[in-house]
Amino acid sequence: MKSLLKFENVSKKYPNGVRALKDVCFEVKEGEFVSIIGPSGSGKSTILRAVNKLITISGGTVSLDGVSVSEQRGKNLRRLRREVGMIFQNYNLVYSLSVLQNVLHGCLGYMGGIRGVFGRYTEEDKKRAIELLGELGMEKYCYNRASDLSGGQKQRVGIARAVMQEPKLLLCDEPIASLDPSSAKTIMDLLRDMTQRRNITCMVNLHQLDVALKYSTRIIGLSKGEIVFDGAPDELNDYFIERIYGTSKENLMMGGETVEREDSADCA
Ligand SMILES: Nc1ncnc2c1ncn2[C@@H]1O[C@H](COP(=O)(O)OP(=O)(O)OP(=O)(O)O)[C@@H](O)[C@H]1O
Repeated sequence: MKSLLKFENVSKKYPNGVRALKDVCFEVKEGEFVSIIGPSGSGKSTILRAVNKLITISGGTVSLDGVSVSEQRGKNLRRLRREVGMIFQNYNLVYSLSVLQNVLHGCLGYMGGIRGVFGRYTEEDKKRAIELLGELGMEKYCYNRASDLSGGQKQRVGIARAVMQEPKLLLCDEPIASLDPSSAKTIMDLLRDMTQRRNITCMVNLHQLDVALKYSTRIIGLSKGEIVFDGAPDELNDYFIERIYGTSKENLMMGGETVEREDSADCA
């Protein structure tokens, strides 16, 4: 599988002196579903922000598809950012606009000057946006205002907007942190299915260890800005959990459903 994203000895020191990333090295291949886990403040969001240069790294190199992100500016940086979709904990929708208009915003990176400014989308764009909303079970809400939706529905719109952009890589910053357990499951299922079908590589920051274990093809564990685990979910044993969280698995809050299912599979 082709390499898509590479972090080589990446460090980040914020202006207040906090060293958020220390010598971080990893590579993500096309089609992977990578979860980044770690306690609050361990550097998960900083990693995602470094991918599309929302922050400037202090050292090392981040490359996307062989292109060094740090060196990109202006038009080249915009082109690179088109390749990277984003999904946020708080959805980042424009609540005064309709669901369909929010999804169409995913095309903006591809639209030049006047067309972009006035939001002149093509009929083809609209058809694609409606199809995407259909795939996410949201077709009947196309013309509702985004403000009228539930949290889970808002996040589906967030997914549709990101996929509309036709990214190679999707960065999801705690996509289920504001959702109830049932909506969280729906969103994770949709994220996995939508990205698998389109071969979109996915990087997801998660606070829920059980969710990371269930959905990821690979998990990266951070502690104080350093990678202390990088491997398959079934390699994440108690030793590494303790290294990441500084406490045992028993002391972590886990969603009952997944754990029970794993236990019963062990007994079968
Ligand atoms: N803009 C900033 N300026 C200064 N320090 C920052 C900034 N952003 C993050 N930090 C610090 O960098 C460290 C890593 O933060 P980061 O947000 O990447 O962690 P995180 O693992 O995503 O945390 P959480 O799970 O709480 O979102 C923390 O100590 C944080 O306080």
